[in-house]
Amino acid sequence: MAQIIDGKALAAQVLARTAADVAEIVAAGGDAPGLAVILVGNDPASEVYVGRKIAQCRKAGIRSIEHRLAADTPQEVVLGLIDKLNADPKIHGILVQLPLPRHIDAALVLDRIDPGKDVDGFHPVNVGRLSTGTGGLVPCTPLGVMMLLDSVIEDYRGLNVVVIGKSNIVGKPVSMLLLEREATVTVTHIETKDLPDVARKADVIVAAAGAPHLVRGYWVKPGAVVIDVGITRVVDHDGNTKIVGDCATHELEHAKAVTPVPGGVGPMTIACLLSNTVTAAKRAAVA
Ligand SMILES: Nc1nc(=O)c2c([nH]1)NC[C@@H]1CN(c3ccc(C(=O)N[C@@H](CCC(=O)O)C(=O)O)cc3)C=[N+]21
Repeated sequence: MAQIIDGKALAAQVLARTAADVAEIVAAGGDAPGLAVILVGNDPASEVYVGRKIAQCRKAGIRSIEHRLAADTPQEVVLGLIDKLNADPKIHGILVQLPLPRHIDAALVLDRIDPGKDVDGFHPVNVGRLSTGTGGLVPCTPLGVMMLLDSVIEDYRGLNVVVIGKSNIVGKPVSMLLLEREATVTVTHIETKDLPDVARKADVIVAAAGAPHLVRGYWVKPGAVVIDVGITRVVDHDGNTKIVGDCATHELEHAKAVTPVPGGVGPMTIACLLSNTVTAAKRAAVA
């Protein structure tokens, strides 16, 4: 039987450590770390995620300030808000929930965030720092994926890792982190030929394609570790919505370890957002 890696439990540990860090900062006379969350429009999934982020902040002692803007808010107004938050010394992290409405250029918005406050790690400066291995803030989901992997893998050197998906948010940054650990990384995507054959050579699969149950049992080598980053909302026969991952997890009994959806990467993403906020606050304090 494959080990189920408990992302919820690991996230609780990260959260507890983050809360302890916050308490230490405050005890030393510092300001509690502050996170500004900008949500433009009312995408229902985004509302759920943002609500969860704010609730977790409260638990960790991070001050979170939510900025809810109407769907038709002009781009200039969003940019103006970011300028204000960049200049606010009590704000240590800024997160702009994606996706943004179509009339807003997401790249322009992300570029405007002070890289030191970019707790999502999406600013080009942080992307560059990640790809050169020179510090910076690391995107939350990839950071969470590495922590989940670290719970079952000690030494990555020479391991064959197949990443499925080449997004800026997961596929590319997680590949950089794995390269840093000297894994042999193959990044695959929608145009990859014979993907099941490529996947079958992997010691580790990171599935981040956003395609429900894409990874089947025969794609996975016995003893491989499988991280399921996919989160897709589907409606089942009874009309209930549930979320499914990129892996047919029930077919993966022969894997060494797998992450569940829900309860795997998702909770780790939020935990890492909070730990990134504390990291940003600590760095601001010494800067
Ligand atoms: N600027 C920005 N940063 C993000 O980090 C970001 C974003 N935009 N836009 C959307 C995606 C998605 N995302 C998730 C976070 C937590 C769960 C999560 O906690 N999932 C739970 C429950 C899922 C459920 O029941 O809906 C789980 O997997 O167990 C999922 C998805 C962060 N994102």
